[in-house]
Amino acid sequence: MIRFENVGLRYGMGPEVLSDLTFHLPPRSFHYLTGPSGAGKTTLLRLLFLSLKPTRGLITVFGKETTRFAKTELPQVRRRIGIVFQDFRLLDHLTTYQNVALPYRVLGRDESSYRADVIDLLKWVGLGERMHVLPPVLSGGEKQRAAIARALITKPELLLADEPTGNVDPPLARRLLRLFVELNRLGTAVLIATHDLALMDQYDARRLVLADGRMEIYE
Ligand SMILES: Nc1ncnc2c1ncn2[C@@H]1O[C@H](COP(=O)(O)OP(=O)(O)OP(=O)(O)O)[C@@H](O)[C@H]1O
Repeated sequence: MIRFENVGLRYGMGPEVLSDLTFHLPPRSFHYLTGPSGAGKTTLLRLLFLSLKPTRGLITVFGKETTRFAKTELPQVRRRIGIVFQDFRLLDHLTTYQNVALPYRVLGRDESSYRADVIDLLKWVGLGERMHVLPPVLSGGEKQRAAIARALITKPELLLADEPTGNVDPPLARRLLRLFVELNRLGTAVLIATHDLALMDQYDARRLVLADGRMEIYE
């Protein structure tokens, strides 16, 4: 589904942050992406989401080499990849429901065609009672789940999550992990960037470990 071949990335004239990354994310797979702070996890997520271009090497996404995508095709490709950012990026003036529905609104779809999907998804992440409140009123864990719902509303084939358990207590972290595992069982590939060793001990999956710009893969 996504393939990296000898990918390198540097910011401006700086040193290479990522070097010679070669790996494959198959459909329906589950991966952790880990490594020390500053190792390049967020940078790698941005490459996977096509919001950064590699400075060398090849990235193939859904069977097409990324340099071949026209700029106008990128939004369509990104809808096949959901992303949950570390800082959530919810819009504070829209309700939880409206935040999750936003990708459909942007597409100009009629509300009657997606209302039930948005409500079902909000119930699935445990926000059925919170759908009409604004994000500033949500707790950290609720914001996290709203961001997950927004990433999932377009039914992406791959979900990327940057430190999804970074700001929540251990019981909620376990609950979030259960959501990701269930999502994966339903057929979505999942990649979670995390420092959280306790989380990774709870559900065994392939680990992509970044250190000194290189990647080691542990099955
Ligand atoms: N926009 C940027 N311009 C220049 N350097 C950057 C930029 N973004 C990240 N870096 C540098 O790239 C390296 C990797 O950063 P990145 O945020 O990808 O690491 P990370 O593994 O996600 O870290 P953390 O676990 O602390 O979130 C760091 O040295 C960082 O300073």
